[in-house]
Amino acid sequence: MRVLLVEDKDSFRRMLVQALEAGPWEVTAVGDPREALGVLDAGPFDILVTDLRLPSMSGLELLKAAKRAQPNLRAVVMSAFGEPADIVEAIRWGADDFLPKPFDLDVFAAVLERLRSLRMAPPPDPREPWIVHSPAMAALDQALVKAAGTSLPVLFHGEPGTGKARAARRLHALRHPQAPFLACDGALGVPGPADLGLLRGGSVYVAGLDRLPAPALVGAMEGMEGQGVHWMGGCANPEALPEATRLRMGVLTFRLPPLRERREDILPLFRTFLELHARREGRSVPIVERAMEKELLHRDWPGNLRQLTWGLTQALGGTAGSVLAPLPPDGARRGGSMVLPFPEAGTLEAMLGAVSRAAEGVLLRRALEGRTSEPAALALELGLTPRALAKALREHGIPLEDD
Ligand SMILES: Nc1ncnc2c1ncn2[C@@H]1O[C@H](COP(=O)(O)OP(=O)(O)OP(=O)(O)O)[C@@H](O)[C@H]1O
Repeated sequence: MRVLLVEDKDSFRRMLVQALEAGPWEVTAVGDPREALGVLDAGPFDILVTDLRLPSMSGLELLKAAKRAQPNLRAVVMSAFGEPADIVEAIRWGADDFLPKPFDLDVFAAVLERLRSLRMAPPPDPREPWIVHSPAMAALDQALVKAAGTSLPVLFHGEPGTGKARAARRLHALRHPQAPFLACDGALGVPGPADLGLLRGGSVYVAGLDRLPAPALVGAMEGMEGQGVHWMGGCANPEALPEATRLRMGVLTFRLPPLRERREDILPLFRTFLELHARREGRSVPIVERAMEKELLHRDWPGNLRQLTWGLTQALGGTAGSVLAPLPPDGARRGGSMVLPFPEAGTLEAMLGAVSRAAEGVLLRRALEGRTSEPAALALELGLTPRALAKALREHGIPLEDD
């Protein structure tokens, strides 16, 4: 785990570096925030630890610049002069914790360990949309609120792309919104004992439960229960699960209805996704014509929300004016153009680096939204190992359950 430590007092900086020597940390320590910006430009970090009062630029300014460059960076700020306004500002800019100086080195290590678990398994973004317009989804949401009062394992089932992983994030957010949340896929394996300790009090969601052999699943469930980790799974058809799995997971079971059974959700979902995608690409939200709304409501959407989003991104890519271009016909796969936000002004190399990182994010999202294969096979199609794909998704803040 890569840590960037910014502290101008040499002796204190050395002491903090020493405190981290024994742990799983790869520490880069600097005294000057401008040097820190150069280091951040050169590659991704997991955690930033910075003093608030620094020469040449404040820790707050450094935090803002670092978060702009690497939005998923976890951060902790230290200060001997804990002015409440600065702390509030630091939290607003995404600092996860605050260490008032002087502090105990054990406290420092514990704060970093917590950030390590949040980095590995970030809690769901509270701003993520959760559309429950139809009676079927409203009833499901009520049931999730009830389930949140228990710590029982939960099984979500339904056709591909119906929102099983999203419902798992909703349940986690209802149970304990700040705790770590890890999503993985049965085909890629579940977290081992070393990682489970970090997830204590959090949740794990395993998509494709039917792709995980029953003995591996039972072993993993026992490990998670032992560590106080909430346990959720997803599959297309619970009847197809091995009996041992069904018995353990079938206590609380929720079916995600396909879109064609809850057409009331289609337009609100479409409008919300359209706005999100347009904003992400830095463009204004195009108008959706009445004829297109009708078409949206009448299609069958066998790929459910995934297909809806994919069609939308294709239409958005083909939009030149203020009206959204037509949806691709069912079964169409490629096309459109890629729109990227302009990078901040800088050297050509730095700007190209930023453009290339943004393009990587768009390409990964597209690949996921349009995917028909399992995650391991998708990684292969992209010329990546499953681990490299998971890492790239984490770096772009793309939910892991989509990997
Ligand atoms: N009710 C909802 N409101 C808003 N967005 C949703 C909702 N349900 C699902 N989504 C979004 O739709 C997309 C597909 O949902 P999700 O990944 O949860 O489906 P899934 O059933 O787990 O898919 P798969 O079976 O392919 O693993 C995701 O981007 C998710 O955030």
